[in-house]
Amino acid sequence: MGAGAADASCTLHVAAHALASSLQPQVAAVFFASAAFTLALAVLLGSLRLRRPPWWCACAVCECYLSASWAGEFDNLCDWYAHLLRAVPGRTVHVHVLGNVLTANPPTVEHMLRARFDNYPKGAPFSAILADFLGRGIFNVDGDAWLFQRKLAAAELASPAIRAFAANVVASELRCRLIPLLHGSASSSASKLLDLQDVFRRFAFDCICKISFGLDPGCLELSLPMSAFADAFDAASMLSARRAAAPMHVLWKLKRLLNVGEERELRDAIGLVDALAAEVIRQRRKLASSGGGDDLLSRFMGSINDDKYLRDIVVSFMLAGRDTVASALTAFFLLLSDHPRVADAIRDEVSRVTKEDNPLTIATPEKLKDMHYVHTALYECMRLFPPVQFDSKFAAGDDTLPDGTFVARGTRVTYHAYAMGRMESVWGSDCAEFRPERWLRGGRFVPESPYRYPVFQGGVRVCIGKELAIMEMKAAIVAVVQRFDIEAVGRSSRRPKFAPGLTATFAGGLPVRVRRRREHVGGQECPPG
Ligand code: HEM
Repeated sequence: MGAGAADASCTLHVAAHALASSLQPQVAAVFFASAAFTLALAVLLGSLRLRRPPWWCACAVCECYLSASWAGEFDNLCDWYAHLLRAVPGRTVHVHVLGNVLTANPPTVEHMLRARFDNYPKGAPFSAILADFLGRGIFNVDGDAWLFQRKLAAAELASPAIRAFAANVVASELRCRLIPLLHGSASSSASKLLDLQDVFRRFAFDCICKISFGLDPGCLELSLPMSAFADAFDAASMLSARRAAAPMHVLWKLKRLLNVGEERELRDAIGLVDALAAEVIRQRRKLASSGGGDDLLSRFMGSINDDKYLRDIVVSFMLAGRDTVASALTAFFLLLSDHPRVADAIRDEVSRVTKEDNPLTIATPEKLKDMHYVHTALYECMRLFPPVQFDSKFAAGDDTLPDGTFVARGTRVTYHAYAMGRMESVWGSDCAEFRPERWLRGGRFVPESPYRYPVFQGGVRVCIGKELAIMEMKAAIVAVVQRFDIEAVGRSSRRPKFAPGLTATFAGGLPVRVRRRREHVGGQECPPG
């Protein structure tokens, strides 16, 4: 995952102030003594090597980052990065204080994800940032540990039996949970709003738990309501992303050592995430002892006898399956609310493709494949709102990027999918428009190179859940658009405001008003039992 869609306004003053307010006096003394020592050491080392420490750069970009003055003009850090990247011909910018080279240049993206893949691993610094949350899960490792998890999970997700099972899970979640919930909202008073982002998170979480772990989260025996665990998951994602956006990693490391401030919050959140994962593993074992177990987690359990490692795998799949899908669906309905003609075109296509069926049944994967317009609308949505806004690697050795930028060993290199989707040089002068037709040729969806559209990444570590995610999202879109009109209230797709996290999340959720399109009683869609 991209380590941080975080809007970090991390000046040294702000960091010091925040720290001071979170520390007990005696702890503060120890902390400031250590910080002063670190600072003095860095200054000394910096002067001996006759160059500034990386977090002490005074160039315009770094000053803007450190003083957070970009926030005067832009709503989100990612919008400022997109602006910077548009302004340079090579579409590559070095933010020295973060030791981060950002790129929106397709040949450079291909270079790092495919041609020189071996030189651009996740790397030790990335793993350190996310180690507490993701451990040795697939997103946070390289080499053998990565290959082992990838091979096993990719084979499982590609199996026809799992695909059929996944389609049934999605259909049942739509029929029995999501649609009745929306019917309920449509029946309530007109002034009552629903947070659609929250609804899609619950939908995607239930789907991934059933598909990957063979478990309904509703059956878990937990000490707290599921919402507490969901909040903990979000907090862990947001606080881990903050680490990645900090210019001085020594600060979060010290805070972690002293267990204060945000690091204390992170530890508490991860404690709940651990409890959730432990319960998933316990229930899976219990079910396995009474037969059954053809799911992804059971496969991993067959080869791994280490509960900590299993925990990391469970957490990674929860993150992969919940937040990405929920992010894309939320953005989709925000865009649709601003573009009713796209909703009409989707309804036309659904009636064309499902002509002999009842339009209110859940579309099968085969029918969904024939819905090219729905596909283009979804791709177009993720061009403007990629769930993983950016993704970083660390150069294992010195290198020169295709645009001529020199990258020293150990430098973080980030491809910025959000900026690329809004780049005139990649998508033309109407790049800011939501125009699904740009993906259609002769009525059929035609994909782009993954290096121009790295929404699912590309190359050697391309997303292995892509087909599953697309089926799930298309099924949800068709089911909702056929039955309801969704009006986003107080939000515009032109001025999105993101919250920090590993995946793109709208700050304050997506409040919507739901209106029923046909007279239809929600509960009747779900067969009894
Ligand atoms: C809209 C939906 C999704 C999007 C946009 C998306 C995007 C991505 C991206 C950008 C990566 C690269 C992340 C990195 O290297 O840090 C990735 C990797 C991955 N995704 Fe997805 N993903 C989606 C849904 C899913 C789902 C539903 C699953 C679960 C079954 C999944 C499983 C994975 C896994 C296991 C990897 C790691 C691949 C590797 O490192 O070899 N994804 N995805």
